Amino acid sequence: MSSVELPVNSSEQALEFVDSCALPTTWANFTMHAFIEPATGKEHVALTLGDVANGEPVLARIHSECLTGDALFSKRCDCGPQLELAMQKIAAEGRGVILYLRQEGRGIGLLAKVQAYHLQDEGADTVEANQRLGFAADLRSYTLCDPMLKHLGISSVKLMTNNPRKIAALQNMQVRVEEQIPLIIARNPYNERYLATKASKLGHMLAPDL
Ligand SMILES: Nc1nc2c(ncn2[C@@H]2O[C@H](COP(=O)(O)OP(=O)(O)OP(=O)(O)O)[C@@H](O)[C@H]2O)c(=O)[nH]1
Ligand SMILES: [Zn+2]
Repeated sequence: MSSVELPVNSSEQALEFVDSCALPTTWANFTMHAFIEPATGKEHVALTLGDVANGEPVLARIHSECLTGDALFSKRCDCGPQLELAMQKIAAEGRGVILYLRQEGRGIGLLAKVQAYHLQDEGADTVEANQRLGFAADLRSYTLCDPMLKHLGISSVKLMTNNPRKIAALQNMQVRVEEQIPLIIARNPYNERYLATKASKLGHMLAPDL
């Protein structure tokens, strides 16, 4: 990954800051910052709590969109509970950031994710389903985190994740990852295989029986 700077609000911008507003939630009163990717028209948001620009490492979550898990209470994955747990941990600390990236279905989009789920209903695992549809296992990019974090004044994080690719991506863009904090969600009969495939095929740091 390139360590080149992606400027915000310049003529070559990869990401444009639009506005901020209050976002009161069940756990804390966050500030929501809205961005747009001019090249694609995709909209992204960041939630912050407390003074995140004071130089101290910031408790952080990079979360890729999962409509089914984040908004529709799906039990097929761990996304919704991970987002909730991350917001709770930030509220408890009184300070932190969530980068909510609009790359649904590990970047394949919602409709293709439904097709992938259909293949999974017939026996494929999450990686095989993506491949049968002609996609790589994980199409996500974390490049936009760089201008988002720069805009927010954040250069050092304590990252809540089980995914080593996210840590590597931040380190490649000169963001210090001071700590990795696991976000482990309980298994259920519907997410069991999904979590096992994350551990065996996607390199997630999950216990061997997950
Ligand atoms: N293609 C595909 N995408 C899925 C499936 N289940 C969940 N997703 C997507 O996987 C992504 C999960 O994102 P995250 O929770 O940010 O990241 P992660 O790689 O699981 O890593 P963590 O930080 O440990 O949670 C979201 O974009 C979901 O929409 C699936 O079965 N197939
Ligand atoms: Zn999900």
